[in-house]
Amino acid sequence: MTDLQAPAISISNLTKYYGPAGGQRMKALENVNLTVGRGEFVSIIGPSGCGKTTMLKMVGGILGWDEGTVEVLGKGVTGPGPERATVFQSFALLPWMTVIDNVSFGLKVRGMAKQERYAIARTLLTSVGLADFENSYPRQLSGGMQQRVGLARALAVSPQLLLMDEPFSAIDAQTRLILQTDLLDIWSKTDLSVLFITHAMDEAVFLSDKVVIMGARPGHVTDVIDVDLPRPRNEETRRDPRFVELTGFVWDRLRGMIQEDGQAA
Ligand SMILES: Nc1ncnc2c1ncn2[C@@H]1O[C@H](COP(=O)(O)OP(=O)(O)OP(=O)(O)O)[C@@H](O)[C@H]1O
Repeated sequence: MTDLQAPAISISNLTKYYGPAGGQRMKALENVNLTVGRGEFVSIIGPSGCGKTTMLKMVGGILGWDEGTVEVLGKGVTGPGPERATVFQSFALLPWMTVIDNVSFGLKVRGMAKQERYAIARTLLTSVGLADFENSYPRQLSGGMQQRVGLARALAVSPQLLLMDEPFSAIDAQTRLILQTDLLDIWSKTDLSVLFITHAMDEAVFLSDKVVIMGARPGHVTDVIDVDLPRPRNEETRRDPRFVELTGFVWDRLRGMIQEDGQAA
């Protein structure tokens, strides 16, 4: 049972070390606090190595931690769960399966009959603009199309929480802008909560209700920025002076950290 009032994600005083207990350990995260509300879209941005993926893996239930708590929908995380789905930078599609089999794979694992799971997959393929490609193989698709399949596959299992680890970073800049608006369009029709990792400041601001900035050595949260841009967001949003201002603010914070890091190195 999940708590209907609880946030989608609640991370408190989270500390994580890598390395063997008793051996040389590296503190990857220190005292991290983060909340993602129900239906909220939250991005995490920060310099390389600040622990973004580490944190996402913990929320996904595939990596443990040393101190603190990680709750999803009010319940302590003890492993992966059906209410969470992840979209990876590398697409992680199964190359020997067609698009429709990739999208419906999670439903097959859950024992759903072919006709039923294909019907769900077809609806999702339509919503990501790939209705005509159900019999294609991943290698026949562009990177952007493959990531649309990745998104449809994640949505197929009806998650309440979508974890996205730099999902658009391997995709060309123009396609990426289109995928951002398409993702928001799909998200706006659901009550999904999203935790999205990115290195792109404009992407973080464009997509999010909140942008969480992290610093490194060890990873920690430095800022949580409320993005007060109206929704729905579209190409006009990118020209909004407030968008430019917020993106500039994020860059100022990150640039400061990177310069400090360079001086310390
Ligand atoms: N399995 C591991 N064993 C040891 N150290 C690790 C492991 N995974 C990550 N690290 C270290 O932990 C720190 C955080 O890594 P993580 O990949 O979470 O950062 P990140 O912010 O996602 O980085 P990037 O932006 O480059 O993807 C880094 O210093 C990394 O080298």
